Amino acid sequence: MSKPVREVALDILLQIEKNQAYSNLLLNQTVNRSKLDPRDVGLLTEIVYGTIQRRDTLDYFLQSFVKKGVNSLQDWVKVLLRLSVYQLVYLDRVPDRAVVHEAVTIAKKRGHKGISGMVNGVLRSFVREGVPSFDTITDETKRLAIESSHPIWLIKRWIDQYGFEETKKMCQSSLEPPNVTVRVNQIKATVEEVISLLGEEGLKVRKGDLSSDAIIIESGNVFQTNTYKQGYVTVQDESSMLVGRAIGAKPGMMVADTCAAPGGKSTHIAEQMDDTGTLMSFDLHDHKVKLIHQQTSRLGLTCITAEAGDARNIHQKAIGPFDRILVDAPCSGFGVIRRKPDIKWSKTENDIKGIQSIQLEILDAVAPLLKQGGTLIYSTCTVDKDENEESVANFLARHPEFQLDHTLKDRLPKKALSRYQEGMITILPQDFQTDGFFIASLVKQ
Ligand SMILES: C[S@@+](CC[C@H](N)C(=O)[O-])C[C@H]1O[C@@H](n2cnc3c(N)ncnc32)[C@H](O)[C@@H]1O
Repeated sequence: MSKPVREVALDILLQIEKNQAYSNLLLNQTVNRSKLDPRDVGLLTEIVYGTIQRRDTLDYFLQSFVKKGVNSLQDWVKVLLRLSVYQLVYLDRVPDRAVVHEAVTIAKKRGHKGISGMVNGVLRSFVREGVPSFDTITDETKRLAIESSHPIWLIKRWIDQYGFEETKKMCQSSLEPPNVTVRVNQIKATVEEVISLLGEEGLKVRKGDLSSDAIIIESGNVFQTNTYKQGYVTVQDESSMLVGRAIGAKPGMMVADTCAAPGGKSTHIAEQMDDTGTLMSFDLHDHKVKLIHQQTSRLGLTCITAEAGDARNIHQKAIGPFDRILVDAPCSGFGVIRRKPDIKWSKTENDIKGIQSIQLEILDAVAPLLKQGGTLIYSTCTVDKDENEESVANFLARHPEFQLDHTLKDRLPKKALSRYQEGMITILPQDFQTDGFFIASLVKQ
């Protein structure tokens, strides 16, 4: 018999807690291997993401019900209580009795009688006494950290960079479920044509809010449609689609994408090149290069070559010069917390300096490979200014042959320019309910 869904959720959450495993990868693996009913897959996903997303809020709720404090508990008991309280507070469709009963059954199976009694006592008291208030937390930064479940160091950093009100909005929008959006392969069809194809296959869809290439999937599984399988669309966030537009690639050009897997932006660029010219895509990891190959063959694109390579050494290859180079750099990922909530807990403030130095090494390495007059696009899916504006400023200080490109704004929709500054745009998650993104365009003189 297959394991009950909450026990599967407990196993996944424990692996994430102990091994810093990625929630999305682990969930996919588990769903692919298990015999879960499709309705249970929905509940499992909701419990796993929700419990990670609200971790510190849940611990705050539990604190007054656990005598010696939440941190005194064994990991599995702590995680079991968290996922149970998550359901009690945030999931209306699960009756309280069922949540408590399931938790006690799991505790009996995994621990001794004392533990199942404690789990029963804590959860019953919680149901009886109700959700604790945040009003006792007087410090507003601490309150925001606990109420929105973000580490306090990150909140302080964002307040320094964006101010309190913008930080509050960013935290709130990081808790919202992300849209599922697809980018239309405009070699094969127009946005309108694909909207009707998806509609005929039973999906509820509408035009995107930010990008002219985008369709938002309101209901239905796009991966199971023929429209997807036959290469009419690619699943991609709307703000990420702006990068493909920012690069301004044209048919016949020589283009390099240095950090390319799984290929979302490479395939967009190739579509704009009308699948002519040459697009050389690289990624550090061999296994990820396979993902680029899968996407190019599904989309029927032939102008992309993809191979493993460290972008920090790319100048040693006998390639180029290129008309366009994209560095979609490895980054802290703080713009995609809605999709990967474990980022909040796995990254530390110290990591940021290390990531920034890799970004600069990559930028330094690609600089000689660009043609004179060519464009270098630097993008990240983070909102951290050290990895964005500061990385660009550092690069420009060392490379006087590069300048910020003021024509960037002409290649992007007007709507996306609300935070535009001299050749750079920032999109925060609260602006358009998309991922947070940063794009800088640099021209070589
Ligand atoms: C933000 S992701 C790229 C997403 C991709 N551009 C897309 O649109 O699908 C960053 C990628 O950089 C790769 N990476 C990290 N360090 C690298 C390096 N030194 N050289 C090349 N690729 C690297 C990672 O494996 C990861 O796939």
